[in-house]
Amino acid sequence: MSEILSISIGNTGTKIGLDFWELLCLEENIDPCGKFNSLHQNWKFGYHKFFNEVSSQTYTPRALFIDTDPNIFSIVNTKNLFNPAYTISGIKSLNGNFAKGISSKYYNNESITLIDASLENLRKLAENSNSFEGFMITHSVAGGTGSSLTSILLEKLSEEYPKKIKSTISVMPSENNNEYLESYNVMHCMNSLIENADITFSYDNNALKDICKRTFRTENIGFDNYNRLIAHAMSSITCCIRNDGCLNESLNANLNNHISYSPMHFLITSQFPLWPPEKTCLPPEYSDYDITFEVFNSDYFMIKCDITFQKLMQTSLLYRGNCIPRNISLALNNVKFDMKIEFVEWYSRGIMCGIDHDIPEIFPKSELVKITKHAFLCFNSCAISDMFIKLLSEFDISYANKICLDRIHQEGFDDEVLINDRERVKMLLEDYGEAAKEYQYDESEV
Ligand SMILES: Nc1nc2c(ncn2[C@@H]2O[C@H](COP(=O)(O)OP(=O)(O)OP(=O)(O)O)[C@@H](O)[C@H]2O)c(=O)[nH]1
Repeated sequence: MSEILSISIGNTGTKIGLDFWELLCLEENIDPCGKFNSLHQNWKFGYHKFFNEVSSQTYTPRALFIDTDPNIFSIVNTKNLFNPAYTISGIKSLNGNFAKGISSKYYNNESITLIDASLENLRKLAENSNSFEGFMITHSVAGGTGSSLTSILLEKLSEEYPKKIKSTISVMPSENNNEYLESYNVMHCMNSLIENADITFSYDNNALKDICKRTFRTENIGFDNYNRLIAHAMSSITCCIRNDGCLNESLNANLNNHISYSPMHFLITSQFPLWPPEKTCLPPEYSDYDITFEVFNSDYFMIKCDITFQKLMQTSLLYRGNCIPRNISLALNNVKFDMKIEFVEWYSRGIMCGIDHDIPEIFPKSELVKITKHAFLCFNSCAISDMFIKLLSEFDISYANKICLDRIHQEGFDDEVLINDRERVKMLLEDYGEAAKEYQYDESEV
């Protein structure tokens, strides 16, 4: 049994974590109080990897919640599912400033206490597992807490658990946000993800916004919708891990199947269909070809990027629900041709494919109609360069105009920390360019 320990950090990380656990409970037949419903027809044993048995037929998530802001825990602790001992909070939010979280003033008093308590609790979670495989961290790279505490914790985890896989579900900020300090948070956190994380599933609020608009056909959407999209993606990422499935059946398999050079571990995901827009209409009948075609459409990528002129590297495609292998094989051949999907020269395995026949769950109060199948695509590609270029460009604008630099200086840092972070991200961008061969990094783009 290779268990996974989930860690939710900061406001965004916690909200996504809660949505993920809600969905997981539905998929694993565990009620909101942790009671396992063994009468349900389709139960499997996957829940053991994510839940710990506390008494007969009663389970609690292997989950830790950490935030500098104590308010979020009033939400976590209203849920009977979680053990309150595994929610760790500080006194006050970092107010969107990573430098505060890593500054010696704060670090010696607050962060270190939070991190020590987190490590202690992770040790307990690890003791309650047979041989845990790794960690899955949800956070926003733009938040003060989501960037700084994640960076510190990742470094500590690398020291204490060098062989365990550190995977992250990392949310990138929206474009054109006015929080200029965020671009420094992002750069700091990206540097740390490059150095200390093994797999990063990247989600971009801007891409999620467009997907939601298209799916719900309304402008009235917000973070709750984005978080649910991410939770759905996490359900697909963990689907085969939970069910010893056909593809990416462990974090380690995810690593081996998607990453060949460890810093280049920023993966892009997409899913189609999400769900029909209105409860009143019947779910449209998508063919296996439709879902295969659309899942490669960059409109559904959860990161803003385009693969039209970019080649793919490691790529896996999981079908969930009533899909027929023969149809999928035909659909894939056609889609590869119709969409001119190409791979980098050094990658010869093509698209790795699997089917999990269980129909995916949806959030109960979401007014959505259940669909009978969907495809979930996960791939590594030089197209992720679009994301790095955008993040570097936002950083450069803030830095050139000295926006909010005083807030970094006040915490005892000079500009060197920012320059180093930027340098590391730029190096990775160049690595992706090298891998694509055709793609050349152009400083004027940033
Ligand atoms: N996807 C998503 N993004 C969010 C959500 N809430 C805030 N954000 C974005 O995340 C960034 C702020 O991160 P937060 O998680 O709120 O902050 P934090 O990590 O708790 O850090 P501090 O509050 O600064 O201590 C901004 O870019 C927001 O636009 C959410 O619920 N979902």
